[in-house]
Amino acid sequence: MSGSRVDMKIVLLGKEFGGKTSLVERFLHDRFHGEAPYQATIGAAFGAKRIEVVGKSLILGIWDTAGSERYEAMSRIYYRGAKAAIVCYDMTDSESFARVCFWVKELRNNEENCKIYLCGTKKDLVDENKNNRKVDYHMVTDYADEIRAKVFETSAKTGENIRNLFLKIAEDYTMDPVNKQQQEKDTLNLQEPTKKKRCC
Ligand SMILES: Nc1nc2c(ncn2[C@@H]2O[C@H](COP(=O)(O)OP(=O)(O)OP(=O)(O)O)[C@@H](O)[C@H]2O)c(=O)[nH]1
Repeated sequence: MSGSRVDMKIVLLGKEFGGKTSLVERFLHDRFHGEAPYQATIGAAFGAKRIEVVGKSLILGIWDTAGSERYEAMSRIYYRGAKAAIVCYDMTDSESFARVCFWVKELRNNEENCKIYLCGTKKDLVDENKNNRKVDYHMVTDYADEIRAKVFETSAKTGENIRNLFLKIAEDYTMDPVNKQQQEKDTLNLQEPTKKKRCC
């Protein structure tokens, strides 16, 4: 993917240990390192993937930010210019939802063109034992209606709903008239013949 142009910037935000890196790892490389010791993200990590959606090919540039509050100021740099934000919460950790509200406010105040997707992580743990669920699904969907966001409950362990999440993000982006116009402009620019340079 090196040297390719990124069509759409996506940023992941959310509390530390929330499952952001694992989600990206599952999407980009279809793998899950559940047995490996947890390693906190430092700063941010970048990955890219081409995706086909509604007859179009898009390269998604994905920024996985560090959840630790120590890196909060840095995460702000990474959401600038993002067209979509995946704001993650760990379904087995009620505190992680408070961080969702924090990031949603941030995005609403600073990036009005960034669409928000709320993403519950570690669904396999909740499926294993209902008592593990600490964030109520209906509470999340009510909140999502309020802020006009979509909700996905995912598992990086099983892969459940992860491709759907990115497909939906790419589809929304492609179908948005504002982005469509921009994409058409870009195509026109690429097709325009370069003017011959004249010298006197
Ligand atoms: N069972 C299960 N464990 C998960 C899942 N996703 C992540 N984990 C585990 O949760 C821990 C934290 O996951 P990470 O993906 O590193 O979390 P993060 O949000 O990137 O963390 P920071 O880098 O600190 O922001 C790791 O031990 C993962 O193996 C999941 O879907 N299911």
